[in-house]
Amino acid sequence: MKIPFSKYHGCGNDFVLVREADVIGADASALAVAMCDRHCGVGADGLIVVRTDPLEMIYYNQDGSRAPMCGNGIRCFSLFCKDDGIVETDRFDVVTLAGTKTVDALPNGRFRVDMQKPQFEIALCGIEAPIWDVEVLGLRLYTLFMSTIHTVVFVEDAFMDIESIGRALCEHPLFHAQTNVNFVQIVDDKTIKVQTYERGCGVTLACGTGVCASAYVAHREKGCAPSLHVLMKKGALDIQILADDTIVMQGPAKKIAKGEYYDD
Ligand SMILES: N[C@@H](CCC[C@H](N)C(=O)O)C(=O)O
Repeated sequence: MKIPFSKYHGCGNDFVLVREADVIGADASALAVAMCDRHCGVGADGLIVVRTDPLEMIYYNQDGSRAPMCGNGIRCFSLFCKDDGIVETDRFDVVTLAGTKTVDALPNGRFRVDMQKPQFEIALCGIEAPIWDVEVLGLRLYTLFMSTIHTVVFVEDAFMDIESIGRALCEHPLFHAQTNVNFVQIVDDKTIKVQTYERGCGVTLACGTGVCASAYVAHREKGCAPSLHVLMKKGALDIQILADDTIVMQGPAKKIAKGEYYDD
């Protein structure tokens, strides 16, 4: 079976996109594992299945697990929909497992996404008691649901090697459904640096929902401004926290390739 695909990235977080109509009958989770493989597949952090009616982003991590949302992914999904003529307006709604998100395609080619408000219910976070300024493995953790499960830790150097501590926190038994882990460095009151260890994928170059969670905690707990410029290893996002806690993310999306994947 030949599957038409496109590849996009947002700040280095890369995705394979396929239309749902082209993968009918396929096991999407197994397809994610195969297509995202960096050696034997196309190679990506995640697979996005594009449903067109209604417009929905169906997201799978590299390991085949389903995730409710992806911040960089939704900008790539949006550019794909514009490129392929699926949407013709500059404002549209995208259904995700974490709610319907409103996207604006900006004149400068960037996308603004209403990421809605962070949530703190322990059931959503997959934890038994709130984790907010709680010490685990020598670090102080802040856990919240920012369209998916996120934990924020403040460190001196966000771009350090986070592989082993990231995995240890992600897979810590405190988190029943694991957690994405964001290592955050405060540069000044308007700028932070973030590197993320993602569940289902490991260390990535960027994580949009993680950046939103990090900006929120940096603002609420560390006195950073409500508008933050967030630096990652290969790009930057702009985050605004509105008075009612609604979080607005703005950033780029880029098309990398289009092709056919040969599925055995
Ligand atoms: N890279 C994403 C988040 C993808 C999902 C995450 N790994 C999870 O399992 O929750 C982003 O840009 O937000």
